[in-house]
Parts: sequence; C-alpha cells; structure tokens
Amino acid sequence: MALVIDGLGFAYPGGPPLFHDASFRVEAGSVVGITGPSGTGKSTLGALLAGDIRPRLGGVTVDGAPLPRRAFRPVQLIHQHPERAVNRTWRMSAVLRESHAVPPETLDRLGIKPEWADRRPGELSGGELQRFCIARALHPATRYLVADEMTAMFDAITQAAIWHRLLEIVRERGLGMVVISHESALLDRICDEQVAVETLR
Ligand SMILES: Nc1ncnc2c1ncn2[C@@H]1O[C@H](COP(=O)(O)OP(=O)(O)OP(=O)(O)O)[C@@H](O)[C@H]1O
Repeated sequence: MALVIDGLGFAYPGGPPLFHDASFRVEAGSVVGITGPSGTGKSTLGALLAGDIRPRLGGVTVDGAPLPRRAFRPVQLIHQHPERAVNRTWRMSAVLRESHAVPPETLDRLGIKPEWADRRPGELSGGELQRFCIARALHPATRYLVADEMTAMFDAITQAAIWHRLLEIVRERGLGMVVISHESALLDRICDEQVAVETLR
C-alpha cells in the first residue's frame, strides 16, 4: 500500500520543466518530508500528489489505483494558507459538513472550540482556521495527507501540539503523510524519511 508517482513530467504553461522523470513513493503508515530551496517545486509536487494539478507525463497511483478525477480524492492536501482553501461566506459548521460529519472527539483533539462552529473564516485566526482544514481533511476515506507548510502560521508551542495530535490520528488510522516544510527541526522530529525535491527531477 503506497502513494506512488512514476516517471512524472510537469511544467506550468510557458515555463521550464519542473519535473522530467520523477519517481517517488510514500508507504502507508509512513511520514516523508520534502525539502528544498524556495521555488524548486515542493508545492507543485504536493499539488500533483493530491491530484489538484495533472502531470503531463507519468501518473500518480494510490494503493495501486489511479487518482480518481471526480470521486472523493484519497490524498488530501492541507495548504499553507487556509483562508484560500475555504468558502469565506460559509460558517465553519458548513465547511466541515461539506467534507463529512467530523466526530466531536476529533475536533476536541485538534483544539477546535465548539463555539467556533458558528463563525465564518474571517472571524477566526489563521491557526484556528487551519485546525478546521486539518479536521476536514481527515475524511474516513482519506488514505494519505499532504501538508504544505501547514503549521507555518502557528507559534512553536501550538505547532508542537498540533503535530503531536495529528500524528497520533495519522498513526491510529495507518495513513501515509507527506510533509513539505522549510523547518528542518520539524522534519527531523516527525519524519521517517526526507527527500530533497531536486533529487526527484
Ligand atoms: N500556477 C503557476 N503558474 C506558473 N508558474 C508557477 C505556478 N505556480 C508555481 N509556479 C512556478 O513553479 C516553480 C515552483 O514553484 P513551487 O511553489 O512549487 O516551489 P516551492 O519549492 O514550493 O517554493 P516555496 O518553498 O517558495 O513555497 C516556481 O518557479 C514558481 O514560480
């Protein structure tokens, strides 16, 4: 069981190729860090893994099956900027409901206060909003998570608490996880393996 890219090629329209023949795998139950200087393609790789953008060559498979185009995507991407990932006009209860009925226990473990459910995204801090995006990504059909600078807006103590709780849930469910981050101390602490994006090209 693994999230696999095989012989992947990708370029943005009019841009140079970012990937020519990249191959990479994340085993279910493992946490893999993606490192590399700014602009080298880490977020693009995350979006390709989650099926947000499509490769020009090669493909992405999840536990042996191609990423579905329309059905629920078993690879969920958690973005750096949660405010760009939610509908600003919806209350948070509706944002969650659109994904699934998130158990109250999960909300509690992620530090989401019940009274936040009636607020809209603009009435929460970036860190509070990101907790909802994490909860939303933990759909029962999710098999892999891709966290792209997910906790960049948290202070160090909150960052540690969020990662501790999320990784507990990830381990309990046997999910695989890709962590894109500039913070080498974070990656050293939580990852089973780290891959430099430049080596994937
Ligand atoms: N939608 C887009 N259209 C055209 N070019 C893009 C687009 N998104 C990103 N790029 C370019 O692709 C390259 C890789 O960008 P990407 O965001 O994947 O890098 P990154 O390693 O995640 O960078 P950072 O660490 O700064 O977030 C950059 O040169 C960027 O300018």
